[in-house]
Amino acid sequence: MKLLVIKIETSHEVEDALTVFAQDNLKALGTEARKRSDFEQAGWLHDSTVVEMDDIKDLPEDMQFMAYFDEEADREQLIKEFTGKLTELKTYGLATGAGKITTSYIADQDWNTAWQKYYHVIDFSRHLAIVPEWEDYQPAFKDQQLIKLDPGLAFGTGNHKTTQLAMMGLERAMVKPMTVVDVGTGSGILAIAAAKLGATDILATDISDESMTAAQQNAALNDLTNIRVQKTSLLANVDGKFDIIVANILAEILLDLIPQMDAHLNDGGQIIFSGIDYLQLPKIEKALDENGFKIDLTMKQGRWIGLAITRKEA
Ligand SMILES: C[S@@+](CC[C@H](N)C(=O)[O-])C[C@H]1O[C@@H](n2cnc3c(N)ncnc32)[C@H](O)[C@@H]1O
Repeated sequence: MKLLVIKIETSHEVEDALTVFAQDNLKALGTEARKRSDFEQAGWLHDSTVVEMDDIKDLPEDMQFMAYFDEEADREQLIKEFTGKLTELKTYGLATGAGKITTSYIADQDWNTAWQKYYHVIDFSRHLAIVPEWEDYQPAFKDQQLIKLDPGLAFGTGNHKTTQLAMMGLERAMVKPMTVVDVGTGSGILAIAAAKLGATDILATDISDESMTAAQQNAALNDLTNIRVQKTSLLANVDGKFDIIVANILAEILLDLIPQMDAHLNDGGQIIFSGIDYLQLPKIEKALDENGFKIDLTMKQGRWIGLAITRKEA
């Protein structure tokens, strides 16, 4: 099988927006963003980037964004969609760079290898590190928990800021063994993080088949038997209540989740949201307020907002 690759010469300011647009709206099989500055600084920055100068000689001044699609995908339509998105992002005052779009076809196998080359250990916190299945990692602290991961085609390598905000929220919330529902689990990364932080039982939901497969395989990769998966939209048809509801999904979808939360949250329960573009925050605040919830903590990374939420006092 071959893959269609769409390459865009653009700017780091639109990395997150293009990633979400490609994955959620255009159903890209995968995305990559190669920033010249990341590569140039990788030698001395303590991050998960590798540098091979040969790989970057053709990079644009700021960032190259790449999205991978099935070879049958409509190339012209995708170019049109990305062109439209770049124009829209520009109206928000964001730099979109040259905006030059080129396309090519590569063998599926090449994509897998290329992608693995740029995905490395994320030494996330005192308690958690994300370790790709094919990497070896020795934690500095014996009790740092490792999340072993092969995200496959599902969202959730741990590199995305929204995933990291949700993980920070989980670390803060998990002060004793608790039950958790991870809504929109993708690769299962947050469900696994919850298990590693000491959750007792975890339910992971998603609407996509790829996510169901990836989450199950990743739970097994981590020898976890306390993660169940359920293919459903948000919390529809989900039984029971949980101590923690965590969801890293776009704001428009979180708005549908908010009215479902009360029925699935235990007394004293906590909710963690991520995936909210800061421009969408007022809508989320209003919906939370109208549904009896309050925000206890707001976290921010770039344009992305994460929230820790509880019920308003009775
Ligand atoms: C941004 S990804 C988050 C993946 C992972 N939890 C993470 O934090 O990296 C959002 C996920 O939500 C899923 N999703 C989108 N709409 C959904 C819905 N209505 N119900 C359940 N899952 C949904 C997508 O398939 C995708 O896997």
